[in-house]
Amino acid sequence: MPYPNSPFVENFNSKLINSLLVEKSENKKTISNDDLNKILKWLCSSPKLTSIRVNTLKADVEKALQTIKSHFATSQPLKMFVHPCLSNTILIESEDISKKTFPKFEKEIIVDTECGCAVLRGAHIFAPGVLGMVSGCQVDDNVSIYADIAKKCKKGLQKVYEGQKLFIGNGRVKMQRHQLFGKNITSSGVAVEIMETISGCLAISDNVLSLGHGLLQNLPSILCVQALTPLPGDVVLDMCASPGNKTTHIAELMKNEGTLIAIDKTPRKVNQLKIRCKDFESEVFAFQADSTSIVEKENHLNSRNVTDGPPFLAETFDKVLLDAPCSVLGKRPQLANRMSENEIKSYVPLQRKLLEAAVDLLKPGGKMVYSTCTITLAENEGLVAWALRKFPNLKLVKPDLSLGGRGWTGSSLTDEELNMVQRFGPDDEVDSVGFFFACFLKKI
Ligand SMILES: C[S@@+](CC[C@H](N)C(=O)[O-])C[C@H]1O[C@@H](n2cnc3c(N)ncnc32)[C@H](O)[C@@H]1O
Repeated sequence: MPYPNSPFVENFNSKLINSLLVEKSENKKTISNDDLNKILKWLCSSPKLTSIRVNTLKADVEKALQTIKSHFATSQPLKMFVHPCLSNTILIESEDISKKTFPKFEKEIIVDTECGCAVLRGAHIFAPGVLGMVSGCQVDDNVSIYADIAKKCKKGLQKVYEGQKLFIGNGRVKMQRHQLFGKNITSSGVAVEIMETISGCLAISDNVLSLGHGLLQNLPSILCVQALTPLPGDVVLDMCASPGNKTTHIAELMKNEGTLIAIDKTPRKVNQLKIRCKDFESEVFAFQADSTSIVEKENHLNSRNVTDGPPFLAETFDKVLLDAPCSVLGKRPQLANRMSENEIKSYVPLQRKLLEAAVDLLKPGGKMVYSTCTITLAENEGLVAWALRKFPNLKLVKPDLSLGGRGWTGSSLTDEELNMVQRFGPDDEVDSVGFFFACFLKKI
């Protein structure tokens, strides 16, 4: 596979990455170089499965499957099916490209690494992602596409790029240089239509289905909401909710019956959340707040209703989802990550504060799911170990549908506890992004 061996291009060495994957204070063990290399390589590659969650509040899964199949009727037949355990989820297998050879066209397009990753996950190339296009490119020309791994390509380059670049696939030009580059030009729309990529992933977007009928969502994200088991009539809190991918799933499982509160700290993101909920016909009360301080400790709010928004009295919610802000190191593929060590390590204190609020707000007997889309031990198993020590009234439980792998060693979690948390890594059955979630009950 022609992917790089590590997404960390600068300022990173294996000692540092190792420090993210072991909890120094509790266990001095380091992971082996072989394991580390496997993880890093895996992060650079694309998942082989694409999943679409159908919003059953608005759409029928079988009809959605037929719509997606007919959308690709002219291209190579690919395996598309409803997940055997998740009746609202359609899986699409990527084409097997292990024996495929890709022609290299003389004309090249350079895209930034973010755009390159999106292409490898099945997106077309949108105008803002294009950095270079050799001069003379005409609409409908075939071009080879490269991601700027070195991050040194100047916007508007018209020659062949000499910096470090990764071939990601071939496509057909839809916009010319003068539409893309130049003073006062802010272009939008598809600049290059993708024909084939080294990931074998189909070019697919959310709008293959009608608005609000479904969305591209990674399988572990779907599983983590499933593990929360929101039911009609429940009072549920989604503490870090925008853009609402999981909120809309919770609403779907609640069949819009009960009370669903969704919070995000950033005003702009709360607007995005509201729009998504409206498109999905999800009945949600969305608020802007910092979820670390939404608990009203004094009991003088008796006249307030939960739907009035934060602050909330302790022990208000039957279910709480804490899909925490995290270092996002589980994203796949990653081509050139330049996050600093300090930034990576900055999330744990915030995650702890959010989890403290979650525990306060949960009713005795209630359920909480903590999730991240990162791989570091401290934000995952380490956080769970801390929570179990700090809150003796929390009990770790294994979700009924546990398709994730075992937790990674290195924290103080016992073998039994490692079997309860859900890790999605390179050795696990679900070939998806790096993800983690854990399910807790609050003891009565
Ligand atoms: C992992 S994303 C959530 C993704 C979302 N759950 C979904 O599935 O669509 C984390 C979110 O937490 C929000 N956030 C960060 N700090 C927060 C805080 N202190 N209180 C509330 N939201 C916060 C961020 O704005 C971001 O939207």
